[in-house]
This record gives sequence, C-alpha cells and structure tokens, in this order.
Amino acid sequence: MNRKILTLNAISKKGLARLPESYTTANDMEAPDAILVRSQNMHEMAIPPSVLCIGRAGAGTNNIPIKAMSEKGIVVFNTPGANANAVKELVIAGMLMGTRNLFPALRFVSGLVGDDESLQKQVESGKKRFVGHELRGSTLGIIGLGAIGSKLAEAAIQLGMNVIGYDPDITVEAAWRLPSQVRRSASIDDLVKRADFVSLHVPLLPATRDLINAERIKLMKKGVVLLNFSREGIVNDAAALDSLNEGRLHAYVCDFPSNLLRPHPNFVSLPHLGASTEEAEENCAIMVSEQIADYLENGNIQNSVNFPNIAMPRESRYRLAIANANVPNMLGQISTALADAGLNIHNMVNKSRGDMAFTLVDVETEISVKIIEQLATIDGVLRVRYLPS
Ligand SMILES: NC(=O)C1=CN([C@@H]2O[C@H](COP(=O)(O)OP(=O)(O)OC[C@H]3O[C@@H](n4cnc5c(N)ncnc54)[C@H](O)[C@@H]3O)[C@@H](O)[C@H]2O)C=CC1
Ligand SMILES: O=C(O)C(=O)COP(=O)(O)O
Repeated sequence: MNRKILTLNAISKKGLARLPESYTTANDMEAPDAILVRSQNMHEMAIPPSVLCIGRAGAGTNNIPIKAMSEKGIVVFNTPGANANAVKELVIAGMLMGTRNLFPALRFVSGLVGDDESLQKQVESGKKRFVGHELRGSTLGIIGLGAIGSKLAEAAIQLGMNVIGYDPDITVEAAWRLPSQVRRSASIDDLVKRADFVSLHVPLLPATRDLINAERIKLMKKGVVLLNFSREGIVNDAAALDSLNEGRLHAYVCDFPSNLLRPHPNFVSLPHLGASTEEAEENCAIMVSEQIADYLENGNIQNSVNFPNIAMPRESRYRLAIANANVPNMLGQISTALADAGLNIHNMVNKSRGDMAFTLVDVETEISVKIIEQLATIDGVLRVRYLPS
C-alpha cells in the first residue's frame, strides 16, 4: 500500500531503504501515516489525525508526548540497544577526557606562543598541570544497567576497572549480559560514595530528574569524574557547578551543553554526539523502519514504548488491528460485533500493557466500512484499522 512517512530528523537512508518501495518519505508533507524522529521535541507539535504511529530512531522518548499519543491509539516505537555501542565508546572517551585533563591540555597548547625551542620549554614546564589518573584500577559506578550501562560495564572490566552498578529494575537480558565481576550497589548513595567515575545511563523521568543533586555530590569522593550521556536534567547543573568550583568534582563530562556550566574549564560538553556514528544511525533507522512497516502493513507491534508487543502470522486476507484501553469486556464486545455482522473469526490475539491493549483479529471474509465504524464506537476502542492483504 502507498504510505506517507514524515521524517522530522535526518534518518539514515540505509534504514529508509527498508521501507516498502511504495512508501514516500519527506521532511514536510500533509497527512502522513507515520512519523520518524530522533531528538526533535514533539511536545508542542500538532500531530496530524492521519498519524498511526511514531518511530523514534534511538532510545530516549522523552521528546515525544507518550501519554497523549496513547490516548489517541498512536503506537510509539523506539530501537532498544541499536545505538548502545556508540554511546559506550563515547563514554570511554569521556572518562579519558575527564581524568587525563585533555581539554585543559589542548587549550594550553593552543594558547602557546613562541618559536619551537620556546614551545618545547613551555610544554615541559606546563605539562605537570595536566597529570591525570589511569582507568585501570579505578572504580566506575554505573547508574542504569540497560543496553548502554551493561555494555559499558563489560568494556570497563576489559580495561581493568572495578565496576559497581545500580539498577533496581534491571531486565533479565541485561543481567545476563553483565560480567560476573560487576558488583551490585545497594543504593545510588552507596554507589556514589565508592566510585572514582560515576556514569549515568537512565532515561529522563520524573523519578530521575535531578538524580545527581547537591546532596548526592557531597557524598562523592573528592576528585570524581561525573559523566552524563543520558539527558539534560538528570544532573542538577547548579550543584555540578558548585562542586566543580569547590573541587569535589574534578570534571563533569556531558553530552548536553549548558550555558551555566560552559565557562568552567573542567566542564566538557559535546553536542549530543552519543549516538552520532554511521553505524548507530543505520542500526536505529533499519530497526525503526522495519518496525513501523510491520505495524502499518500487519498491525504487528515490536518495541513499542506505550503498547504491548503483539504479532500474529497472516493466515487470512482480512485483518483488523484495534488499539484499545485495557478495560474489561473489550474482546467480548469486539467478537460480538463481528458475530452479529456474520463474520467468522479465524484467529484473534489480544495483549495488554498497563492501561493500553491491542487486539488483532483475522476474519474469513471481507469487512465492510460499516462494521469498522461500528467497532470504533465501542467505548474504550481508540483506533480501528482494516488491513486486507
Ligand atoms: N547521548 C546520546 O546520544 C544517547 C543518550 N541515550 C540516553 O540514555 C538512556 C539509556 O539508554 P539505554 O541504556 O539504551 O536504555 P535502557 O532502557 O536499555 O536502559 C535504561 C536502564 O535504566 C534503568 N533505570 C531506570 N530508572 C532508574 C533509576 N532511577 N535508577 C537506576 N536505574 C534506572 C532501567 O531499569 C534500565 O535498565 C536513554 O533513555 C537516553 O536518555 C541513549 C542513547 C543515545
Ligand atoms: O537515542 C537516544 O536516546 C539519543 O539520545 C540519541 O539521540 P539522536 O538520535 O542522536 O538525536
């Protein structure tokens, strides 16, 4: 079927090539069926009523108004783990930038004046200001052991670091990925007391806003390097600045520039580069394109952040995909409406997740517009799509 996909950010062409050939993609279009996005803020955006799903080519979905989308039956996808390696590698660079004082050192070299001989003298006398520490033997505390945190833990162990981690909701898969040497912290406070490097790998949620605040920083060892490649807002900027001034934080390395912190020589900020490798951009775009195409064509859902995973092989040509609230008797009402219309159900699956649920129904004969409209009037049904193959 011809479908229109609005791209709000640059999405890797290799990913877009995974969409069916009949699909059109553009960064400006009327009545799109789906939206592909990276970090663009969608909170104030008017979402066209034609939109069936939103695909986030990446991990964090705090730029998308998830609750409002759920209420409209719009499925929001992300791409778990697809950019985790890119972030992990940049965090390792960040640890080195912080502890080896690479930015102050580079600034020192840029500011040198004189002939080669004078340069050599200034280098030899000035370099003692930039003495750092090795990663090997240091302790890294990782808050959030999901796709990125668990990969970072593994790499840090390989670099000879001691790793402690905290994640009360770690998934079974992430726990299996963790090397046995990773030690579990009982709390964030316990972790920050013991670490030479603290790295954050949690989503931005009400519960993680200001996770690193003045009280927590006071518990940290003097000379700690703090790394935030998660989101702005998880570290309290004012507290970080006070602590940099006081010397408890040796460096704050972060992917989100802040005007408050930028003037500080030991604040290292990058322009949100964590996932900016060709490999990660391709991985995310391929994964999200395949997910939205399967949803648009078959109603199957994989890696949604607001609806359950659901998939049903196509055995009949006539399918209904129904986004509904997770309330009693939805299935009863849907199957009664179909039976009353004389439609024989071939296969049916319903999955729920929190307040939301999704139902796929294959019937043996064609479904009329009237029945689809009737199903849409059932209280709790958010969206009904007819997907004949
Ligand atoms: N700088 C960049 O370019 C990138 C930044 N990110 C950010 O990193 C975050 C994490 O990404 P992934 O590891 O892929 O996500 P993930 O969902 O695989 O892992 C997040 C982990 O954080 C844990 N968590 C949640 N609240 C917590 C809390 N209060 N304390 C401790 N753990 C908690 C969860 O249980 C989960 O295991 C994303 O949400 C995003 O904000 C992700 C990719 C690129
Ligand atoms: O995946 C994430 O959460 C990221 O922060 C990556 O953002 P980006 O796709 O590079 O705008």
